[in-house]
Amino acid sequence: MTAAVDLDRITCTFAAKGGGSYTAVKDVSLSIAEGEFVSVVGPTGCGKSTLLNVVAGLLRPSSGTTSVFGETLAGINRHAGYMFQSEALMPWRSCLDNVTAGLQFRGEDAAVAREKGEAWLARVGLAGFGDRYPHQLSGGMRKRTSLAQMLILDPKILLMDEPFSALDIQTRVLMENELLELWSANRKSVIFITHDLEEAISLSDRVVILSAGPASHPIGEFAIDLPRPRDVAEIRHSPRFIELHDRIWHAMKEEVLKGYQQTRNKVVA
Ligand SMILES: Nc1ncnc2c1ncn2[C@@H]1O[C@H](COP(=O)(O)OP(=O)(O)OP(=O)(O)O)[C@@H](O)[C@H]1O
Repeated sequence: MTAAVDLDRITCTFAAKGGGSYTAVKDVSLSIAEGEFVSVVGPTGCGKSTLLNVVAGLLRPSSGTTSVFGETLAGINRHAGYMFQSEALMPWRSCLDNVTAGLQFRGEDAAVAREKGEAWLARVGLAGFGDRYPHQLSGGMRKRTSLAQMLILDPKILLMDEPFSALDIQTRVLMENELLELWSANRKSVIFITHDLEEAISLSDRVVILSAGPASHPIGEFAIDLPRPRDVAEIRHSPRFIELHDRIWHAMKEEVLKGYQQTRNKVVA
């Protein structure tokens, strides 16, 4: 079967601040199957967002090829929806107008866009909130709006860069469960970036570990064979979860310490 996303020996080298260059990721090969939920974890600054930007088509790698459903990616990845850590809502637009923005940019009929927007707001638990503005919503509600904004365009691939990391722990668990529910209803391929190993295990089919930079690359991957549907709060107490957590943490601990040391050295230098 053709992979949804196939990264073939991707290397990204940037110009460094004081001259010279910095290779963030080197020779990264990674495939994501259709309908698969893959989390990428790794030490801070190892290149997780860089890889996601490559898949989104926002960053052209220095070398290597990205294929999307078997076609070489050149330019923006039109099959992908993107959700960032930071707020991406337009403060001057109402919640409904934020959700329907992509449809409007595509030239969809206003009445149809409105109807779809309201249906999506209801699906993410925000029925009746369409006329509120982002500053009138809680952090969790803004995340739900962002989720609806991404899903309304029905992308085949979801690229999520620490989407829930700014939320308090209770809201975060609710959002993770909501994401799983929406995902299982209509399975998309997901690449989910997170620092949180528990979040990665509880959501994913597979967890990929990146090494510390420079020249970061995958150093291990683990199939997550926990049964679905999952309740992310409950599954964390299951013996299999604890076993997987121990194994993955063991595999990544050294890299996390290396990454931490490098960040410290950068600050001290
Ligand atoms: N446009 C750029 N120019 C120069 N260096 C960059 C650029 N983008 C990323 N980098 C560097 O590449 C490395 C990887 O960055 P990236 O943001 O991908 O890491 P990350 O794993 O997502 O980090 P974090 O876990 O802290 O979110 C970092 O050292 C960063 O400073």
